[in-house]
Parts: sequence; C-alpha cells; structure tokens
Amino acid sequence: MTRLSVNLNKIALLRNARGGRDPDVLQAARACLDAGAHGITVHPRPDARHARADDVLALATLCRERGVEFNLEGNPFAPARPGYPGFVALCRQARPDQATLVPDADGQLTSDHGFDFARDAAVLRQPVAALRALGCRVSLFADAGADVAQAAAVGADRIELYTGPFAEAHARGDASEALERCAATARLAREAGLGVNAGHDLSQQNLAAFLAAVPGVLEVSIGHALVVEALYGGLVPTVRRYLELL
Ligand SMILES: CC(=O)[C@@H](O)[C@H](O)COP(=O)(O)O
Ligand SMILES: NCC(=O)COP(=O)(O)O
Repeated sequence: MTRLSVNLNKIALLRNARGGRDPDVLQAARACLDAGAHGITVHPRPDARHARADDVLALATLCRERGVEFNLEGNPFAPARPGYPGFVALCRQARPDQATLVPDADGQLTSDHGFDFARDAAVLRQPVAALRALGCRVSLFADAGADVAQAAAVGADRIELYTGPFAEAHARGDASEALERCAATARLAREAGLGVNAGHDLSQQNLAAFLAAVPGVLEVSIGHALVVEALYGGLVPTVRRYLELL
C-alpha cells in the first residue's frame, strides 16, 4: 500500500503572510491525521518562508504522540542562518522518522530537480551517514532517469522520485513517456535495494495514473495541490455559513 504524507508547507506559508497563528500548522496536521493521513511532511527553507524550526519541533512531537511518520525535507548543504540551524542540525533536534534530502538552491521558489548522483555521491555520503546515525531513514530526491544505483551506494534507504515533469506532462495530456521513465527508474532503484517514494505536484487529477504506471511506491508526499483542493472544497460551505450569519 502507498502511504500518504501530507506536506504542510502551504499552511505555514499562509500563516506567515499575516504573522499570527492562523492557519495553525499543528491544527492542520491533527486534521490530516484524523482524516487518516499516514504521516506529515514539511520542507522548511533557510529563509523560513514556510515551516519554521519551531513548527518542525512541534510537528515532530505530535507525530511521535500519534505514532505516525514525520518526514523532514531539506538540503543538507544549505548553510545555517538565524532561525534555521541547518538541515542535519534540525534533524538532530527533531529526530524525524525520515529525512528527505533535496538539492534546492537557497531561495529557490520550489523544488525542480533531484540530485546528480555522479557528481554529488561523494559529498552525500557524510550527511547520509550522519542522518542514519540519528535513526532517520534517508531518502534522496531523484529525477526520473537518474543513476539511482549511486544513491544506494551512498547509503540511502530510499529515493523520492521527482514527479514534477510527470505532472506537467499529465496536464498536457501526454504523460506516457514521463510515466515510463518514472517506472524504469523505480524498477532500477528497487533492484539496487532502495525503497521508492514519490512527490511534487501530485494531485487528485494525476495520482491514480501515476500509481497505476509506477507500482510499489511506498509513500507519496503531497502538499501544494492538496491544500489548493482543500480550499476549493471548503469555499462553498464556508461562504454559506457566513450568509447564514447575515
Ligand atoms: C521536495 C518537494 O518536491 C517538496 O518538498 C516541495 O518542494 C514542497 O513544495 P513547496 O516548498 O513549494 O511547498
Ligand atoms: N516531497 C514532495 C512534497 O512534499 C510535496 O510537494 P507538492 O505536493 O507541494 O508539490
């Protein structure tokens, strides 16, 4: 069975827009878990525009209390700065069940590529070993077509297939090639002993097609589309409730 980890970055982004407490990231996490989600993901950025270090610690505690997986995403090579202690240091504090390493540049709008394992393998060994020593399962963000055997060689447990290009192709109506690339990469990863997660721009529109073509995906982390869909789904009843108050 594929497990769903809900990424709450967008809840934190909206909260930060006003500087108050709402929408409350912990309340949102509880709602997702009450609805049956298998875990919670956040991808705090060094600029703290989404989830902050205090959110990470609070979510880690909640997930431990609820016995569900906490997945923390980030770039282990991004330098620490005020409010962001660095990814490995944050994992040392929060002890997520899974640490997903993503090679985002500082200030990048969103994730748009996986690791180049031929280039990055040597530098990945140390953070992967440090995170595993903390008890985290380690997953590496990987493009479809990446040399995933090298991800196994650096000591990772899983890859997370970057599904953005698939989602774009699906929206254009020609996803078959992207799906074949994802399926082939997932197969190679499993042959190398890695588990396979997937994420980025997955949605109610494209998820079933993805999972049908790429069997054996252990976990999908979904945030942006899920929050957008929740807004659309919630607008009508909410406006009606306001009208009743007039
Ligand atoms: C690795 C990945 O794809 C997600 O963590 C994604 O980057 C989250 O998206 P936002 O940071 O844009 O919410
Ligand atoms: N790892 C992907 C993730 O957490 C969520 O990505 P998105 O659904 O916000 O694009």
